[in-house]
Amino acid sequence: MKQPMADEEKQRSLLLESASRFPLPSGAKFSYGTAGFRSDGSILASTVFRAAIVAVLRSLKTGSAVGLMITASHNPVGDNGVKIADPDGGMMTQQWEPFADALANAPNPEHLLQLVIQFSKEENITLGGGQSAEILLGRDTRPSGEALLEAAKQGINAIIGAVAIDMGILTTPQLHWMVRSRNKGMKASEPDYFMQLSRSFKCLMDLVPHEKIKDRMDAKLVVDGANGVGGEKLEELKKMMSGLKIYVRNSGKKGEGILNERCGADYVQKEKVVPCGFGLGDVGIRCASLDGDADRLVYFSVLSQTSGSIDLVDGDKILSLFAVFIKEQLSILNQKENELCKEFPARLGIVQTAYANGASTDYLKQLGLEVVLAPTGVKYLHKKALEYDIGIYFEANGHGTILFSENFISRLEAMNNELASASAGTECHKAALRLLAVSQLINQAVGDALSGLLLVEAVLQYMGWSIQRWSELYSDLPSRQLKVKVADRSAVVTANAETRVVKPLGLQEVIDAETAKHNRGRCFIRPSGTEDIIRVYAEASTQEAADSLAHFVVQHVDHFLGFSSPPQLA
Ligand SMILES: CC(=O)N[C@H]1[C@@H](OP(=O)(O)O)O[C@H](CO)[C@@H](O)[C@@H]1O
Ligand SMILES: [Mg+2]
Repeated sequence: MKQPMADEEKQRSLLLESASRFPLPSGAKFSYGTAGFRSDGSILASTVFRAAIVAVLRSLKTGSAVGLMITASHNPVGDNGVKIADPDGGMMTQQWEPFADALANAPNPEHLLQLVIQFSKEENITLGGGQSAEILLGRDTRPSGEALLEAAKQGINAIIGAVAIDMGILTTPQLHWMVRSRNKGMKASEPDYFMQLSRSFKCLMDLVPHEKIKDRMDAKLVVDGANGVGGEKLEELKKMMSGLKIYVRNSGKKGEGILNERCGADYVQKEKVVPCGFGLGDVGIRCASLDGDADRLVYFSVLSQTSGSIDLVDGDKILSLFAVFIKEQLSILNQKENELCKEFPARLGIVQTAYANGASTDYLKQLGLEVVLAPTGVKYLHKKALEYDIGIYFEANGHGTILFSENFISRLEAMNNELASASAGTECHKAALRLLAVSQLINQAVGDALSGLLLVEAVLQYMGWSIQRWSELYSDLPSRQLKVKVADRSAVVTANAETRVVKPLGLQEVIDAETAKHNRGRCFIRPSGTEDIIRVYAEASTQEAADSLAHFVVQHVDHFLGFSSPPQLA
């Protein structure tokens, strides 16, 4: 026979006692920003402990497994962070962020306990062991990760009935994939992940049209692993694959270099230079860069003109490549000649942020595609992409994926079955098989550099395109990004997916006036969700004009908000 009062009492003292082992560092203030809590790894134990409690409550509330990932992505090796994956494998619902913030900043164990009790009441969560909770834990390769993982386990064990399942060192997208798969009752281990990726990749490669095989591009691909977890995982994955010759540099092996230091997708995209370990010997070869937790991917080729210079193929171009491919498969499915193919309506939507290069947006619109803007941050893009049968989203920095609605997948499966018996081997059947393979290959939970990379490779093979041909889809407009530290960044309020400033009053009019002076001018400012700064983005038909626009707008920001330090390149 249960004794609810005794259980509750036991829970209270367990929580108080556990929390007392993780005091809040003095003077620290934590905020669950665009990508979870981030800070110097040495002061994060209390935050991770508390985030683990949030994850347990989320699991109790939803009756499903929840994920907790310890990573600081592309940030320096000394940083670390923690974020929560919801049962569907996506980011934790934004509605819970204020509670996560409050808990992370609770000044003492008593306060923490009160917050937990109050929130549980509001959310109808029963504490005391009546229900079970399951948290999948993952971490990247950062040295501080091990101790922080321990803090997470203690946070989970502080709630009676909660179970921690340590999935080991993982890429962020692997953990999101595992949470999603587990809650769908599917196989969810790391070997299952590798198996799904390698099988669907093989399926796509087997479906490359024969006439394209003659102009097959070079199978060689050199990947910069950012000295992080992605390089290690790619080494494992490539053992299960054929048809590609993948060479990993900055693989994270001891002695090869420091995590994210002068390497990785963020460095390559922002600095537009070769990462460590790459040089003139690589001119013309197809190269790719992952970020520190392998949820971002960019491609590049080394140019021979100036040492270190590259032709960057960023998230916008990866998006464009995928969009062209998906659009082509959908039009094959809707070919008039084929009786079965006649009607296969599908809403294809493209989601970008204001940072997408204007040339990419023009290109996609010229293809007749529906393009919408979402605010910066994967959670916003992902949500928007879910509104379509097929939603493709990417940030310019290389984070993105392709989402297929369940309804679309079941229609496609039904059609595929019909085609398999009536017209197997036709172009129409192959297009259906390709789309099904893409939905298996590309991570449905979150942007994933490893699955994205395999899809890029398969699509390039399908098109028979070199990286140079791909890069020529359109030419980027020159752009400039600056960041400015101001007295209070929350004074800037934006609207229309961050393209317009609503507050301070009058600033948008000034930006408009500056922008109008430049051919193809476009400019916006927004407060960063991950740093204490305002970002300024400007684009124009020449680099000089983009630079000048960005600098003038920085001066106006100064005038309206007041600098606390000089502007820097973003
Ligand atoms: C301009 C830019 O690259 N912004 C990044 C950066 O967000 P900010 O809110 O701009 O700091 O970090 C986010 C999390 O990694 C990422 O989603 C986003 O694209
Ligand atoms: Mg990342």
